[in-house]
Amino acid sequence: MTDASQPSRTAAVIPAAGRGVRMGPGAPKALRTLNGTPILVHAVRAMAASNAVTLVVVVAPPEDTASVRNLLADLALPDRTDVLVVPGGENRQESVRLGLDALPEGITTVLVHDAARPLVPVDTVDAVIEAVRDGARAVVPALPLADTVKEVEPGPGNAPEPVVATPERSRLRAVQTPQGFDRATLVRAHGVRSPSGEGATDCAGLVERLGEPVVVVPGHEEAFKVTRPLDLVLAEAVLARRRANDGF
Ligand SMILES: Nc1ccn([C@@H]2O[C@H](COP(=O)(O)OP(=O)(O)OP(=O)(O)O)[C@@H](O)[C@H]2O)c(=O)n1
Ligand SMILES: C[C@](O)(CO)[C@H](O)COP(=O)(O)O
Repeated sequence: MTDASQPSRTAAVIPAAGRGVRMGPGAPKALRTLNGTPILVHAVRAMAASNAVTLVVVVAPPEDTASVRNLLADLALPDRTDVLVVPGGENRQESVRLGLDALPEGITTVLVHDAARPLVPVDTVDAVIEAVRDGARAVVPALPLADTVKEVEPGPGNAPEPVVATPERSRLRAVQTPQGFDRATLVRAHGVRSPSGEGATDCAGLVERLGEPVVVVPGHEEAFKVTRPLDLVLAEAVLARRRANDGF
């Protein structure tokens, strides 16, 4: 476990403002339930489970900001943990930036954690924090891949797509969250415009664009992203296994 008495203060920013288009019609994904509890609440608890995290900033769907504030106001969290709720933006990157803007002075380490990864274990959270405190500016948890990956030339619709390359699988990692950063590095990374105008699919990608090093620590299979309906089935099964194993 990470020691909360260390001088560096750690906040977690949780982007939760997505629609959940791949999940299909319904409420914004972070507000859908797993075992009767909103996905977002699971994610907030997962961050607050770390002794090092003193602040959780939730970036909510703009139209649901007030209801998310109410939802989280009633949540029992450790005394050390404050929660702030701010409205999100058009895409993940913009939502993270809005979360960063809400951070108070004194926070030196920032985790960015998808609401859509509600079941990440605390040991993974602590391993990321530890690596930042040990001097890394950007840390991502990740797992080796089970599938072979092909790079293709994307074609129109469902037309067959020519394969361009097969990257060596043993060098590839599937990246999860929370991603951990030295605050100044993350803020700088979010301030840089890419020459192509394209966004990045994760915060660490923005740090890479700065030319700063990013390191990988072991991820966890339970930190998977709830993206499609089948992921809900898996998440419910993980929760059932936890309840059976330790009365969670
Ligand atoms: N405008 C956005 C878009 C995404 N996110 C958040 O970024 C995380 C990762 O995004 P993803 O899993 O893709 O969620 P959605 O954008 O909701 O999913 P989809 O792409 O299927 O709509 C999620 O916690 C999501 O709420 C966000 O805060 N603001
Ligand atoms: C940040 C992330 O979860 C790392 O794997 C992923 O890139 C988010 O992608 P999404 O398309 O916004 O779900």
